[in-house]
Amino acid sequence: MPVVSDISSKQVKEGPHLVGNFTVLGEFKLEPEKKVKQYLPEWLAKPGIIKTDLEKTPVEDLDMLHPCLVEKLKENNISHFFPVQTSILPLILKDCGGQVGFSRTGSPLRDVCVSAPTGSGKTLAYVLPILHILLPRNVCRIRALVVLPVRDLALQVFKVFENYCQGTQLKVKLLGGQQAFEEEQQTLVVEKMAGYLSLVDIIVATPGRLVDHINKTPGFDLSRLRFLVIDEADRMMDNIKQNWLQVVEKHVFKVHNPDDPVKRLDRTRTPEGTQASCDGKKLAFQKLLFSATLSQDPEILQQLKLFQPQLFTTLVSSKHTQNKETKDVSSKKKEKHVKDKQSDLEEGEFVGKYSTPSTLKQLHVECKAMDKPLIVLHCLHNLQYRQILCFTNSVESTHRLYLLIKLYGDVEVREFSSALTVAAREKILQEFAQGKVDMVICSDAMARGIDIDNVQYVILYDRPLHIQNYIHRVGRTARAGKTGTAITILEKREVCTYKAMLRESGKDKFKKLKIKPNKLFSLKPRYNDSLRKLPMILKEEKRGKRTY
Ligand SMILES: Nc1ncnc2c1ncn2[C@@H]1O[C@H](COP(=O)(O)OP(=O)(O)OP(=O)(O)O)[C@@H](O)[C@H]1O
Repeated sequence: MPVVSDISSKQVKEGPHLVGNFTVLGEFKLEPEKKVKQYLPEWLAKPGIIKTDLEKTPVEDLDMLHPCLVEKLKENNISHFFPVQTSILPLILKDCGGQVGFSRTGSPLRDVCVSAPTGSGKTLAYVLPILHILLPRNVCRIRALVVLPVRDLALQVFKVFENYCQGTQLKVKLLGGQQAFEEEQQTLVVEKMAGYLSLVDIIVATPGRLVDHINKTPGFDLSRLRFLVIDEADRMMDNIKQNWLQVVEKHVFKVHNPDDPVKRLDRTRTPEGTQASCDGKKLAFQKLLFSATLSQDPEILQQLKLFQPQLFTTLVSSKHTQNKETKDVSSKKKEKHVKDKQSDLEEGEFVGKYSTPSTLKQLHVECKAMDKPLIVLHCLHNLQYRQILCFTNSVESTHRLYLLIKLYGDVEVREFSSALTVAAREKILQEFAQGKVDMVICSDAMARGIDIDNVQYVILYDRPLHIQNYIHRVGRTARAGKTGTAITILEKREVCTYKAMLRESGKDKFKKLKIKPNKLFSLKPRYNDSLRKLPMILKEEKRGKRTY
């Protein structure tokens, strides 16, 4: 009779094994869980790198660019291109064949995706090549369409186009709902004996208004569209569910099923009697996508139906942060260094997903929830910070904080919300840029893309829930190579999540804004007074008796 040993007193053997005549199932050592690597398509996994460490290029050096645009740049005090412009401008220009509607070779053009930090100059990276290519056009037709998620952003981009179109024959139009729909229709198309004529070359629009015009404006023709720019592309992908892109493509390709790849490439209806119709050239069409937080989800990107896309991005992963690492590398070695870094990248790693400007200082401060307003007051009254944008997570939180700061007094503070008219919002931004307003408090209405001069500080009063929100909020400062500081106010329990979130943007060192307790203490009497008054004001506002 075999003796079954006392297994509890011995070492546990791994896997099934024999003990005498018995098979003991044994135990299994738990292996550490292996991280599943995401498989990324080649174009996402191996992007083109925007080299941020290279010498700046003077605007005259890009001899491909039309002299009138170079002049305009100089008028606007732009003497050198930013890296994203140095990389993207020649890329788009090299494919233009001199004829407005066609590529150089006549074959379809690859779509371009750009992921670069906030304030790095992405707008001019598409405005300039589009204008350059459209400048020699003979007939006015809609040839460029720029789609943005919200009206304020559309207005901002429209102003840039308008500025650079001045003195040229090109006409740009904003479809943002400032005008009545019928009025807008009249400024887009005119009916003549020979048919409809477009009155605009370039349209800047939000998706809703654009689809309305496509569906309801007779003669609104996208069949000659050369460029479709999707700015804030990751945000726009959320809107894709509204089908705006499907509607646009249906009109660009004039096919019933824009998903049919053969039909899409068959955009061959060249105008009769032109040089191109003899060459058999195809009408060119190119999508240009821009964002500071471009999605890396291939499934989401799939919805954009990109044609042989190419991605360009700045290098930000902590392991590959070139800014730091290339500091001491001589300029000759720099290019090689960037190439090496690119080939070093782990397979499937997407490098350009989330990046913050290198001129941005990022701090956080820990406090109790009830002390959060005191931290803001400390920044304003003790540290004398000015030109502050302060972000909260809700309209209620914005309003409450606004009232508290206002009741405390001695600073000019404004509340910015989507409930305000476009004109009122513009006025606040103007006053802020002129230094007449010390602090603007807002929820995410202002987080994306808005380019305000002179934002020195961004305070994140509530912790943003996603890294994308963080990147866009802090990106309102440290723009165009200027310095800026972002301060995130955190409760103790939020610190870990905050650090984990920032690691996604390649950050592994965290700095605290240190505040001596007595500094907050000195603010308390007046603050408590404001707190006491607050419920009454909120009550009166509710009854409609008072607006503060
Ligand atoms: N080459 C340049 N030289 C100086 N200033 C520039 C240059 N290019 C752009 N700018 C300025 O930099 C600021 C930021 O540019 P822009 O708004 O295009 O940034 P962005 O990359 O689109 O940012 P975001 O991702 O936040 O939308 C603008 O005020 C713009 O006028």
